[in-house]
Amino acid sequence: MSGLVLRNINKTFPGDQQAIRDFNLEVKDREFLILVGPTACGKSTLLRMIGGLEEITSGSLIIDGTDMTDADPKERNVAMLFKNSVLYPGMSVEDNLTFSLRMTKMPAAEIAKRVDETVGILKIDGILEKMPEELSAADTYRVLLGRALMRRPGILLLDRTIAEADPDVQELMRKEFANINRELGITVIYATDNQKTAMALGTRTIVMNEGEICQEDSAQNIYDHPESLFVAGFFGTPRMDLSIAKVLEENGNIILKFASGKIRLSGEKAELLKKLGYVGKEVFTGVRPEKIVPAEDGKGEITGDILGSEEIEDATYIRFHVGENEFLAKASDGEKPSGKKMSFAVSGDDVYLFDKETEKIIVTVQ
Ligand SMILES: Nc1ncnc2c1ncn2[C@@H]1O[C@H](COP(=O)(O)OP(=O)(O)OP(=O)(O)O)[C@@H](O)[C@H]1O
Repeated sequence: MSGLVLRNINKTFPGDQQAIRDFNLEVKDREFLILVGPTACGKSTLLRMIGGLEEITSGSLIIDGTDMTDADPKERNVAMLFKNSVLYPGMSVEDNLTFSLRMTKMPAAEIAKRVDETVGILKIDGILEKMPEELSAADTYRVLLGRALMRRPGILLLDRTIAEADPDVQELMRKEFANINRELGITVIYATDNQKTAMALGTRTIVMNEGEICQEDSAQNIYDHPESLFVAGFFGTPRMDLSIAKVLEENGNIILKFASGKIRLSGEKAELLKKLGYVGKEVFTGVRPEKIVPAEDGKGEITGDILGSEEIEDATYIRFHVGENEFLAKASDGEKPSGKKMSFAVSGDDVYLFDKETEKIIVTVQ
């Protein structure tokens, strides 16, 4: 059971490669926190610094109220499971679980008690005698998890641990991670490059990019209200359709003028753009592909050149391009695009708007 505070943490690798920038984060005791971001955004570096496997260049790391910035990994009560963690070969499941505790000369009765508890929580009592090569993928992950839990860590760091497992195994293991967080009261930090995993786990999520925090909230709120162009483009499957438009005032209406088409804005959105001085300026726009649909009367807001149709997450989408930009639009199940050009309907209410300079949100979608 441990809480964690990161204060102004920086990490610079030799060659002035700054992997983590002024990172501030508080993780509560027993919390299940998701760290999500693209490859090379610094997730592993951050976890390795928490675990004591990587030196902290500057800043402080506090675990349960004690400064652990320079503490030995063994003193931190932190366990880590990596994507490439493996079981000790040539040892049974039981020996894998007990090996490192036997090395510490922990009394045999205490080790046996911990084996019983661990086996009970992970429901692996039937496989204690098995060798690693005899285990299913899910049981291999369970035993890896069990081995990490034998020391009863206060914090468990999961670094893309199940990234390469089959989707059904991933789902099973996500439940196991949530279960040990709940049953054993272990604080869990779960790093992933897959925003769908964050959505599936559903707890507090930190989005990282280039060594910094971009946004933190529940995964659903981040999806509904991205605060920057980066988060808008990263969070969502399929990704949000992003483009550039000019804000114009025509006959008293505020419109977004695209390379091929225009969308009228109404109500508060239009008023806000006017008030903030965006008329005459370019902005970034974002629309979820689910909110762009073929126009039934052929008189939609956007006209595009059709590239084809594809299935994503059990739904059919039409891929089209306008100039150099490619977009996806939601089609009816199995619908094939007709002709070379198609017209698509988009409501101004479904358009996110971002400042072209700062790339921060100007108006979200309600
Ligand atoms: N030992 C190292 N020496 C130099 N640069 C490093 C080292 N380890 C990581 N980096 C750099 O630091 C940045 C962050 O890397 P890191 O592995 O933490 O990212 P990540 O988000 O975990 O990526 P992934 O999801 O691919 O594992 C990258 O630019 C990487 O090249």
